[in-house]
Amino acid sequence: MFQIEDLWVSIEGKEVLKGINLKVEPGETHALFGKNGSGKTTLLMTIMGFSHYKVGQGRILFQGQDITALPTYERAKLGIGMAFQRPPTIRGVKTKDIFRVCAGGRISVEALAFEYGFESFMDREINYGFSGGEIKKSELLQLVAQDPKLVLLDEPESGVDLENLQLIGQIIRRLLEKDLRRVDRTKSGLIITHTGHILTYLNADVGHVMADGQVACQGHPMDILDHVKKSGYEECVRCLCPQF
Ligand SMILES: Nc1ncnc2c1ncn2[C@@H]1O[C@H](COP(=O)(O)OP(=O)(O)OP(=O)(O)O)[C@@H](O)[C@H]1O
Repeated sequence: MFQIEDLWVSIEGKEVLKGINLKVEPGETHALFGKNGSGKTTLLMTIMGFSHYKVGQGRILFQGQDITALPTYERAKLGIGMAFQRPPTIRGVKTKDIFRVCAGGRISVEALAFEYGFESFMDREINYGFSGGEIKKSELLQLVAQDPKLVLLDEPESGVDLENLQLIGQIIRRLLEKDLRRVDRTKSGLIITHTGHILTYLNADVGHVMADGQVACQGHPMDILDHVKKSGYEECVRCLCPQF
């Protein structure tokens, strides 16, 4: 459903991604690991099509279509959605308005907010004065309203307390249809995580380790986490994928 072929990307003249290859099948959840600055956010932002991220070479394919040159809103319309690591505050726009844009009339955003105890935030300006955990919750509920086929999550658990982590986990499970059988699922996910805490709720299928703008290693996400926790990223890449 989603494939990246030999993707090279630069930001303001700096080459950040250097030949990424990645394939995510329908119903699969992939985890992205890697040291700070290894290029994880750049990869997600490029998939979403933000103009700051210049593709020098390579292709991004979504459901068989080459989307490399499509603008962000066209990608969103096709069914790609993203929750950001540090979403902006937008003064003058109410949270319920962005929820409505995401929902496009498909669902009642009031009912969605009620379901997750988010009603009191709907009349507030987007992210203005929200706590870190409230921002993450808002981002994920916007995605539920959008109902994308490919879900891109940049550190969804960062800043979230242990109690709310469970709720965040439930929302992501809903987004990725985790309560359906693997063969019945159509939604796919690509999730950046440093701690791996969110993976306890998700049963991710494949993990990728990024290093210096490349995918340096692939394996089972929990194996990768174990290796990283024990020996750090350098050792993990050497040990799990000696060919790199
Ligand atoms: N506007 C920019 N100008 C120059 N360099 C940039 C710019 N934006 C990002 N970079 C650089 O690109 C590299 C990759 O950044 P990116 O945010 O993708 O890393 P990351 O793996 O997501 O890191 P983290 O785990 O810290 O979030 C970093 O070295 C970063 O400084």
